[in-house]
Amino acid sequence: MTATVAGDTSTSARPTAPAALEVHDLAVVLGGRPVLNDIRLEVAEGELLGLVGPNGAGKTTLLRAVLGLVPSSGRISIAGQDVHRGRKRTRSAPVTRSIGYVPQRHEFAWDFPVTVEEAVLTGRVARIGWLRGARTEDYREVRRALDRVEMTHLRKRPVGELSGGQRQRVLVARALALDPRILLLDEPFTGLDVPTQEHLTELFRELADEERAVIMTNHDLVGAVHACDRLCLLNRTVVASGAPAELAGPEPWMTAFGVSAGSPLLTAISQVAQGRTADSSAGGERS
Ligand SMILES: Nc1ncnc2c1ncn2[C@@H]1O[C@H](COP(=O)(O)OP(=O)(O)OP(=O)(O)O)[C@@H](O)[C@H]1O
Repeated sequence: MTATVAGDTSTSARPTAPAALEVHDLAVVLGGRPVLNDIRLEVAEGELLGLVGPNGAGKTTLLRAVLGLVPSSGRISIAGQDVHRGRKRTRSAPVTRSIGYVPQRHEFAWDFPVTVEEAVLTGRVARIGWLRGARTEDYREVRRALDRVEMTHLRKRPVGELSGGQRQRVLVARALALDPRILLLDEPFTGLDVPTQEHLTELFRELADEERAVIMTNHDLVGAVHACDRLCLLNRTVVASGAPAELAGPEPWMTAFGVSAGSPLLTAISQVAQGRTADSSAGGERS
């Protein structure tokens, strides 16, 4: 097995299940400066993909480009349907509704006077519309999403009174309220304790196992190597991508993160990645 590295056109690291999301030749320029260039990425149904890279690598920008929130060139397809080609957006409502987005926690207005239930309901705006009232079906989906993140008992609580971990669950429920086929998670573990991180990781695994494509940015590289089916190492472009076992060597990490060969990080990544190699040899790719 070999990882796909920048400039390598081999397909060995590509997913075998149908592609939920395909990105070809994506480029983004912001404030007159190139932020992303020549991005090629495929994410399959049922796959948990870790999008990792140093600060400023363009991880959030890539998620926002997929959502159509920043101007980009290139091609983006969802479930085989082009939603962006060249510089033109061709998004239809059903396609927009198929993506759930969990922004970084600080991006949400937690001081807004709404309850947990009302905050999650805002995740269904793409389906309800701004001018129409929520229906029974909408509240049913909200309740289902809150059940998934184990927050039903706090549904009447003002969001401003929640802890960091509870807020993160609300954001996940808000994204799940549309029952999306693709879930984009931007640094979902920042500031969370280890048990909460582990619980959310289990949830993201379950969501992927339900044939969703789950894409998660994460600064905990060892955690990402441990949890994800595949990793995409980003630094303005895709430096390398592959299964954790394919990325056990130091080179792609040194290139993407600019760390030296003696970095303790490389040893830790290598150990966990080799553990994943042992898992896959024993027939249990997912730990
Ligand atoms: N609206 C904007 N205008 C100009 N430049 C921007 C804008 N948004 C982001 N950038 C720049 O794009 C680059 C990538 O930013 P981005 O937030 O996507 O990186 P990131 O990998 O998510 O970083 P981090 O890990 O620090 O969150 C940075 O250099 C940033 O300054």
